[in-house]
Amino acid sequence: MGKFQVIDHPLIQHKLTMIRDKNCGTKVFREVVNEIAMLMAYEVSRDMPLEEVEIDTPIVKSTQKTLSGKKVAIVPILRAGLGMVDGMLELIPAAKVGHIGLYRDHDSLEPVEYFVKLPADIDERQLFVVDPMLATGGSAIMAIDALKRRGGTNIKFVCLVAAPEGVKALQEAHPDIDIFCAGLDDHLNEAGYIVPGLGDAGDRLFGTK
Ligand SMILES: O=P(O)(O)OC[C@H]1O[C@H](OP(=O)(O)OP(=O)(O)O)[C@H](O)[C@@H]1O
Ligand SMILES: O=c1cc[nH]c(=O)[nH]1
Ligand SMILES: [Mg+2]
Repeated sequence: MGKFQVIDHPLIQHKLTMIRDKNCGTKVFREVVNEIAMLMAYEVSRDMPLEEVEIDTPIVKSTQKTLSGKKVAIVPILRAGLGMVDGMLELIPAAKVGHIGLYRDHDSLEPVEYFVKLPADIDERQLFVVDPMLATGGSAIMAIDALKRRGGTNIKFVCLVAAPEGVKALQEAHPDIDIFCAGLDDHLNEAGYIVPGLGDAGDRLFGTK
């Protein structure tokens, strides 16, 4: 079983509270989502492989560690996942970005795929799938299915707010992946929204409601 981790650093908790507030407007919401994603990137990249290199310090020749050059792709689930991409790229600037477009049907809550565009070599990359919300888990499961069908193997899922129902469903469907969130909430309501949550992340990021 992959790991499940709530990244409960005080800076992250503080920023998450800011965006949960219904009075937080689009500009600040967008900025703070990116800030949280940047802080989470630090933790989710913790097991990136290192290799040793020999360098000359001003004092002496020395063997030190450097990233081994393992290739990375960040894969946002459209639309709301887009809000996390720039923050992740701040810390992992060489990453490529793939896109998976899904929307959740409002009645059935089932995800519908409408766009997939990925780097050609996803089988060689560490993949970070990003989406602010893990609710029923249907969207994350479908996105990861899409990556695995195309050869992706090394996959981590990074979200801001998770519902216990979504974590369970995602772990059952894809027991090999690691799941990270900034907050584990209480439950889903009848309409499929996370409680307490932060509302519709896509609408709040893009100002569409
Ligand atoms: O875990 P689930 O029950 O599948 O729900 C989570 C999904 O719902 C939201 O997307 P939405 O369908 O609202 O699309 P949007 O990002 O375009 O707003 C959210 O960004 C996730 O992708
Ligand atoms: O609470 C929720 C659940 C799904 N998608 C959202 O944007 N918010
Ligand atoms: Mg939405």
